[in-house]
Amino acid sequence: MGIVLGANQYGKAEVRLVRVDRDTPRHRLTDLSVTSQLRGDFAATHLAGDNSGVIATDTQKNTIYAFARDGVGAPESFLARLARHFLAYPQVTGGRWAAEQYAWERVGADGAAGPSSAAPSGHDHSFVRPGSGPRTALVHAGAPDDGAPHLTVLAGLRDVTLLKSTGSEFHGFPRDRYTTLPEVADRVLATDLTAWWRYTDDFAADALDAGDRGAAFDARYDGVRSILLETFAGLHSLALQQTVFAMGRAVLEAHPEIAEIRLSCPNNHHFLVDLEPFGLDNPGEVFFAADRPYGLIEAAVTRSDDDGPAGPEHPVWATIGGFV
Ligand SMILES: O=c1[nH]c(=O)c2[nH]c(=O)[nH]c2[nH]1
Repeated sequence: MGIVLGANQYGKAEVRLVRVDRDTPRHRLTDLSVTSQLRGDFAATHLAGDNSGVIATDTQKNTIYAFARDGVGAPESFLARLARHFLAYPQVTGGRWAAEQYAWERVGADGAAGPSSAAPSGHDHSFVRPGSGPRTALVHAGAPDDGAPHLTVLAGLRDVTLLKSTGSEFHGFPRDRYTTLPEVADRVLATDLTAWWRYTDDFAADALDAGDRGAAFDARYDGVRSILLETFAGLHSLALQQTVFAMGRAVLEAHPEIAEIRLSCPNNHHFLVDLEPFGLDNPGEVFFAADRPYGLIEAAVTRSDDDGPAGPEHPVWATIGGFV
């Protein structure tokens, strides 16, 4: 009895492709994870390591990015373009092309009914992943040295996925022998925003005593979330660090009942794909959305009194695992 090669297919899985259509100031995003797999006469590589017929998985990935230069359109159409291209090779007799597409909506257009006029709603180049980011809450009962324990209330959100397709630069950083990052005057800036804010004791006590099951907390949550998103969208960013601080400051400026806020923002890198080897330019349109490694920018934004930064860290922060 012999041993034989059975069914097989091979290719590149989960090619993360983000295309920005920027022909007008109102950008459009197409965000896909694309998998390409080929079937056909590939016995030689499996049996003898003879790669003479193997269309490298790297080539399949490059083809996906190069085809995106012309526009992506519906994922079904994009996959069919890939299929027809690879099926033109004589050794390819079939294949499997699959995509997941991730939705984005414009910051400022989410949830609300939208204007009744024909004017487009929402930000031109700042986007939020719909449904991302659960609201979070935490009540902490401390044991103070004197008096009865009181409740500290934190509120927050976790992993709100944001992206702006322009209005972000990063340059002016020191260069040493290990620095290869180019300076950029225009880049994609993307993050999964996590934030916790602490209500003042007075506000929390009043809100808890109001007898309305915390309507004040609901209103503050909506207000803070929209300030965070609008600040991300509106600030022309020179560094994610600047954006993070500006988001925190805007919240504290608008909400005196919030004592402090902590923010954690990965820098979800979007690398412009070099299409030059394929004879194509890439004027900020086709990106590889890397999932790791990522920058991680975290900061607390607090209030100072006249003598400088306010007192020691509140004990509630020790209960927030792995955050700042
Ligand atoms: O906004 C940024 N801050 C950084 O500290 C940094 N470092 C880096 O490589 N890219 C970026 N971007």
